[in-house]
Amino acid sequence: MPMDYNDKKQIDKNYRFLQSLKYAINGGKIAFIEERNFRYHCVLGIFAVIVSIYFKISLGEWLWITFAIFQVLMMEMLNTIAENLVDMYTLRNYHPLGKKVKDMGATVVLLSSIFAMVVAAYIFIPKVWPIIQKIIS
Ligand SMILES: Nc1ncnc2c1ncn2[C@@H]1O[C@H](COP(=O)(O)OP(=O)(O)OP(=O)(O)O)[C@@H](O)[C@H]1O
Repeated sequence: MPMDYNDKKQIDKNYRFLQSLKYAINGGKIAFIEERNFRYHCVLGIFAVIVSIYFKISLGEWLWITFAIFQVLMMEMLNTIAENLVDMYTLRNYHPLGKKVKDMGATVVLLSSIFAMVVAAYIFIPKVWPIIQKIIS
């Protein structure tokens, strides 16, 4: 299992903020290294930020785009957590509930991606459409 087991094997509470932050960053690193979809969504998020800067979107539009990007990453992370819990519990053997959990986790990511695409369409189609019209006329 590709995972960092070099860390000291702590199972008690984190009492310092910096310690909690270190583990939170580590979780993100693991998701980025091990989960292809998480990496895709990071790249798409960066692309959305670049396009937003290019079109000089308004503050309100920035709030929607930021929300759309972060909710996709959070749902992707929750899906990964559910997948890992199923694998840990089933030891990668078939279980009907494991199938339910994994398939529903995938649905959560799909719904959050659709939401992000709708937000992007609302914001960018009116900005891109005049450019396309200019090109074809
Ligand atoms: N332990 C299990 N028991 C039953 N069905 C499983 C189990 N593990 C996986 N499956 C089924 O196989 C599908 C693919 O499993 P997998 O763990 O590769 O999920 P995935 O969503 O493709 O993962 P990733 O997001 O990492 O690509 C699941 O959606 C589920 O239908």
